[in-house]
Amino acid sequence: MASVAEYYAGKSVLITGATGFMGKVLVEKLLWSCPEVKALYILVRPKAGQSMKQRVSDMMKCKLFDRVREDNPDFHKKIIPISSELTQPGLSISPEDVEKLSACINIVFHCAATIRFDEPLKHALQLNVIATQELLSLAQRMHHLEAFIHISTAYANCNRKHIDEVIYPPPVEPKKLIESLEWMDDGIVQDITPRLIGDRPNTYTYTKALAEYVVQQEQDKLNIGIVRPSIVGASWQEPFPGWIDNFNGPSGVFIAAGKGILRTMRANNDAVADLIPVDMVVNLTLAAGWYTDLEENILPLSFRKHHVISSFKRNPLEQAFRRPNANITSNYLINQYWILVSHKFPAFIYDLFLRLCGQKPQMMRIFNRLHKAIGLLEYFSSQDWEWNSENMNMLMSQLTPEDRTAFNFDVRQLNWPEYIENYCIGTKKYVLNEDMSDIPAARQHLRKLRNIRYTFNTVLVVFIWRVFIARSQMARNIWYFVVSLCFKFLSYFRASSTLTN
Ligand SMILES: CCCCCCCCCCCCCCCCCC(=O)SCCNC(=O)CCNC(=O)[C@H](O)C(C)(C)COP(=O)(O)OP(=O)(O)OC[C@H]1O[C@@H](n2cnc3c(N)ncnc32)[C@H](O)[C@@H]1OP(=O)(O)O
Ligand SMILES: NC(=O)C1=CN([C@@H]2O[C@H](COP(=O)(O)OP(=O)(O)OC[C@H]3O[C@@H](n4cnc5c(N)ncnc54)[C@H](OP(=O)(O)O)[C@@H]3O)[C@@H](O)[C@H]2O)C=CC1
Repeated sequence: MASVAEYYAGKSVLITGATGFMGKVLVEKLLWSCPEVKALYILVRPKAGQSMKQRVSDMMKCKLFDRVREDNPDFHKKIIPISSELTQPGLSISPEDVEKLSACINIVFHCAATIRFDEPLKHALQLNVIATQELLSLAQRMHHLEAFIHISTAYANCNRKHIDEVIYPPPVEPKKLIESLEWMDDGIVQDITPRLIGDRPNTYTYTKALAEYVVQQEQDKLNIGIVRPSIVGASWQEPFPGWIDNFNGPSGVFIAAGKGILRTMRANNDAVADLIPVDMVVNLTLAAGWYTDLEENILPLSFRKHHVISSFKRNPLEQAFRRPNANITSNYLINQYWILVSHKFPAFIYDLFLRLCGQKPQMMRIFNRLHKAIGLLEYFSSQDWEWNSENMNMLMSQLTPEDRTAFNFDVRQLNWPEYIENYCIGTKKYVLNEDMSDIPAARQHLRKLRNIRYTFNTVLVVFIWRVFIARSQMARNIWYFVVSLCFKFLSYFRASSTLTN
């Protein structure tokens, strides 16, 4: 059997979602570890006033591609952008491009999706299900297609506790749902969405489950593989540790904690957040393309021992609102208490301060957005799942020893505290674009915040005590009793130290 790199040599690969987090790492890894790959066709849309060409050119300037660029400055010649808006009929690919793709593509990686948890159902269905169907139809026209790899999510079936490496029956026949939603206006769809998604938490997991079923329907005509990553985090090693470029999932939580904004979160301390580094997911995906089978992958991160706070104390973010510190509890009331004391109260005080300085208040607005985001993650942070990963282990056993290193997806080799440290540094460097040379100033800022806190607490205690003493005889008695006790202790120690001298 050919090695993974040998398999991709001379092949033309089609990638959707190449401008996304995972897609970019996939493109980079293919170019780096499979240098003989013939061409990477990437489906890209114009966005935010930028043309497709401009977007691809910007993407290739990204630091992520540094090692590939150094190795081969002409690497961009292998990347062939194809204009495509996946939500349009026929993916809005021109007839000439359809001809071109039909004639040359050997492997398809379908990464594109909307991963927003609050996506309206119609749009999530359009992108995650209908576009997948369209891509499968296109794939059937490809004369030399060897594998179609679909990126799903380990949470597509999160309504189950134990998840096997099988495609479960869909919650509804996708074709019927598509037909019924077609004539409904957005308001009606919004009203019936909770009934439709049933015991799933959002339209994302619901439509990803439907997409898996749609892919499975083509298994007699195409060689399909489905990869189900869990929570994808910053890179472990490749192209360098800690690469991350978005606020999704844990990254937003880490940043909010590092900035001292997030101080409490509802999660089951005994549960695990199944985090997997993006480079491992990409290695697994490429190995799946080589083998073409059904995979999934997880790595447990304990909510109790998450190492995030200690990492940010060592490498603080700039201009933190408060010192990083997070209380994780599964108790709703305790969490609400901390939200009030640690989120809303400081936000109120800070906004009051801004108003007094003639500035626009902003902290309450930030906290409202944070609470919305955290609320959407709560479903995943409060429960535990069990995944079967026999196919992944089997795939690993099929790799040559060299490929096991070059396309490593063995999560047991990961050093958890070191990974989280690099992840936190990655959010600082690549998401927030903060300079590492500012760390001493950021530490100084944390010390200042600590002193402000001590001063505030002391003033508060003295103030409360004064109010108490003024109003209650009992409080005064206790106060005198404590003070006289302290004096007695002091005189005792002074007397005993004089005796020993
Ligand atoms: C210390 C404790 C440690 C505990 C350790 C463990 C932590 C683990 C946490 C559990 C995570 C569980 C995740 C489960 C994931 C399932 C995996 C998947 O399959 S799929 C993958 C999972 N999919 C997802 O994770 C998607 C989840 N995200 C969403 O659905 C939406 O973003 C939203 C609804 C949360 C907010 O919508 P909306 O209000 O409309 O806001 P927009 O989106 O339009 O963003 C506006 C701006 O804000 C920016 N920004 C965004 N977030 C944050 C943040 N947290 N902060 C700061 N900033 C943030 C954003 O960049 C943008 O900036 P700009 O461009 O304007 O400059
Ligand atoms: N991130 C995670 O934690 C996890 C992700 N996954 C899965 O991995 C895959 C990749 O996720 P990730 O990279 O994080 O997601 P991103 O949101 O970073 O990337 C999504 C990609 O899809 C493209 N896309 C979205 N809408 C359209 C459209 N209408 N037409 C053309 N392209 C479009 C985006 O292009 P554009 O740049 O133009 O917006 C982007 O390239 C998804 O299938 C997701 O379900 C699974 C588990 C966890």
